[in-house]
Amino acid sequence: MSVGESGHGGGPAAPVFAPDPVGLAHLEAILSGAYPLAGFMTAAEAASVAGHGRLPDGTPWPVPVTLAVPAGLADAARLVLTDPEGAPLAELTVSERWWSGPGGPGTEGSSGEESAGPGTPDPHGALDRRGPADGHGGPGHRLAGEVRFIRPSMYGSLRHLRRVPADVRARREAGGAPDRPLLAVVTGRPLHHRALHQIRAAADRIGGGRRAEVLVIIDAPFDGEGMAPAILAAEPLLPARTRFAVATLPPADPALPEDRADLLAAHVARSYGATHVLIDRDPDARSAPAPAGPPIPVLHPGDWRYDTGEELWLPAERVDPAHARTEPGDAEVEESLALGRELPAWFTPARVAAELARLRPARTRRGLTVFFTGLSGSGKSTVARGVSEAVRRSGRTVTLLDGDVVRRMLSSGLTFSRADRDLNIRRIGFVAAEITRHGGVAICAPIAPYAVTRAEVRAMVEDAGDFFLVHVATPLEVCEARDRKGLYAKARAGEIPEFTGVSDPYEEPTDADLVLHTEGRSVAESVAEAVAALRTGGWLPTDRP
Ligand SMILES: Nc1ncnc2c1ncn2[C@@H]1O[C@H](COP(=O)(O)OS(=O)(=O)O)[C@@H](OP(=O)(O)O)[C@H]1O
Ligand SMILES: Nc1ncnc2c1ncn2[C@@H]1O[C@H](COP(=O)(O)OP(=O)(O)O)[C@@H](O)[C@H]1O
Repeated sequence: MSVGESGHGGGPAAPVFAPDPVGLAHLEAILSGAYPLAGFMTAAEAASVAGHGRLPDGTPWPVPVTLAVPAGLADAARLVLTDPEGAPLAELTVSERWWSGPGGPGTEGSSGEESAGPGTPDPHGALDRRGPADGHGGPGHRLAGEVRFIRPSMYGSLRHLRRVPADVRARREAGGAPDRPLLAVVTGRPLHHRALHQIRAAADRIGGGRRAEVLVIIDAPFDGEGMAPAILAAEPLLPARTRFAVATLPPADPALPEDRADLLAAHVARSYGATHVLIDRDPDARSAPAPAGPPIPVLHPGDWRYDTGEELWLPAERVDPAHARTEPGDAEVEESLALGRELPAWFTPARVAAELARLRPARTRRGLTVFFTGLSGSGKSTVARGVSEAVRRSGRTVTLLDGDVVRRMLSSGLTFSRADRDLNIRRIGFVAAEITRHGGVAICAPIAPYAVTRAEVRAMVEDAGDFFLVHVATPLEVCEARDRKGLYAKARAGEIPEFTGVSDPYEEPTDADLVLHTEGRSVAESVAEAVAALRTGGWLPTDRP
């Protein structure tokens, strides 16, 4: 998210602001007509919706639609809202500035006044830079008001499939059978045999003799295709004339009741002209209760099993448990793909499996960042060098981004202040993410003392491929006794200020994928331990030394 100034709309320049991904998803839905809302909600509206699933006037609506802004924009009267690349999408006329506190929305709403709520942004300004961590109900400033369309969005993946609801309705009226029921399927997951059977069964059931038409609304992120290619691969197996549209729904807010995301999907489906909606969920995550008061009927396909005798998917109660197979959950499917295993034909159609194997290559071919963190002298560079050689020997290309080398090349001129260390680590993370995106292996070995910055790098890399954090947990005394470069002695003598572990913090990771204890171990043993972990995880082939 970024902030700037714009002369857009005449008059005094309105500040320019790129909302976070949740704000952007809401904005696009408002502008496209997927939500029947004119803008972002006030504190009272958000509280009412969160509390009872209704706006203050009684209209059912499932989720707060709010705009989180940094403190610097908390008193803006107008705002030009842009996509992440800075292209203006809409202008917000602020009707209310409010603070969303820890207890939920609207704890200290204020209109036209300086907003001052409970709590202040954290000392490092993380809230100011990124907004609430989950983009939903975290504490922070909110702006409410109507949005005025400026120009259509060109941002985001799969633009050609991001048809606005009115367009989808018009095409159906012109070329379809508008009198027939329209079953919308809202999914971000590939449609396997089970879901495809259920869709056909539901379309028959609601069609009453004539099969209902089907619209698949693919929930894909803005900054990537998500599972869209695998979902589209199922087209020949769906009823004739099934249509597809891509939208980006905001991720489910964990603070709200579980059925709210399904209700939102039902509202969005209705905007596309759907008469019924079927929501496909991960078999491992089917705990959400049936939504109450949806705008159109939500079909619950129930529990289905594969009957190995009939070689068919059927409702569970019609399958003899002796030959019933359960669909694997998303995590199991991901793991099979990561290990390069073929997905079984009883579970998924070959064309979907092929697309999935392309989207999720086996870990031996997937981009990877191995990120070593630890005190100076802990052994990061030594182990990272050994691991690089092993990865190279396995036939993959490797870029080693060693702390010292990066400091000379990418980050020359930076100091060891917190701000400069963070910038150094973000630069390393950016380069590593790009290497990962292109299927390479990046091995990084900086101190990286701050947990929040490491988490940022993890998120950046995981957008592009895999991330493996190694904490080289050599105790300070051992590092200091090694004092390979004589730096600890200088630090103790006060000649190097802000020295990590001596006069500057090191935050131990709690999310390491591997913790290496190097004291009392040889270099070869530590390298072997790291290589074995990569082999066990599937990133290195097991059939090579
Ligand atoms: N003040 C201070 N604190 C810590 N380290 C210092 C400092 N000044 C210089 N050095 C040398 O710089 C290397 C660490 O650089 P990094 O880029 O890995 O540090 S950071 O991740 O940005 O914190 C580190 O190298 P390694 O020993 O390889 O870790 C040190 O040699
Ligand atoms: N098991 C081990 N793993 C890694 N390094 C070890 C080990 N045992 C002793 N060492 C020594 O510790 C020092 C670590 O230095 P280095 O790899 O430059 O650390 P860092 O990059 O974390 O500053 C090297 O001199 C290395 O030989």
